[in-house]
Amino acid sequence: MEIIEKYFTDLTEEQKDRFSQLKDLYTHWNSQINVISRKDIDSLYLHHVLHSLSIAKVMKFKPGTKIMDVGCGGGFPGIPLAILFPECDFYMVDSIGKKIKVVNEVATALKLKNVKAEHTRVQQVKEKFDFIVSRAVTAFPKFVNMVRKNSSPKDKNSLANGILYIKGGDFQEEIAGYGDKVQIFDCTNFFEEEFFETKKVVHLEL
Ligand SMILES: C[S@@+](CC[C@H](N)C(=O)[O-])C[C@H]1O[C@@H](n2cnc3c(N)ncnc32)[C@H](O)[C@@H]1O
Repeated sequence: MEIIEKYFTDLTEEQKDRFSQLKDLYTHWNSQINVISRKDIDSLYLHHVLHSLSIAKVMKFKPGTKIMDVGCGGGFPGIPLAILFPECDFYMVDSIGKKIKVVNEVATALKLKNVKAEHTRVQQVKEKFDFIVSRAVTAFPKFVNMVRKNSSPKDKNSLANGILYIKGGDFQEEIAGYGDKVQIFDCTNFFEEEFFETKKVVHLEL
């Protein structure tokens, strides 16, 4: 939890309280429904919460921004972002119902009013959003094709509406075709821990 406060120094008491509850909530739910690898639960705040919040270092979403988290699994990156941006609306989808149960349980326990989670494939979602966020779902070009229909045309934030995708490793080939619509943000510019050495946030204007 300290690591979140290290990089986000102006959290409200409610945000601190919600972030600190995540450890017990995920330890409990992960023992019933596997959403995080069991050995990784000890690194929850670094590997999952702070990693999710790398998107917040790229973009301070304005109040009223609508965000969809595609393939959210147990709630990453959407749940940490929903705690940080309580005035933005988060729609979280996953094609595995058990994972959405965990998201709903966590959101209810934290009294997060800005989260709606649904068991569905993103291919079925018709609604439009300012941003589509995601981590570790599929190759980038395939992801773009799945969510392009969901991008709202009206920009209201500092970056153009589109995708904010958390990526690791070498993915130059995956983004080669997008020209100047794509921007890469290196997480080492935000966080000093070794874990972030290979981590990036990709922004694609849609
Ligand atoms: C590796 S997990 C990542 C979960 C989470 N984003 C995280 O980083 O912890 C990928 C998730 O994407 C979901 N998924 C894959 N294809 C999907 C689709 N077409 N629509 C919705 N969810 C999908 C899977 O069910 C799975 O839970």
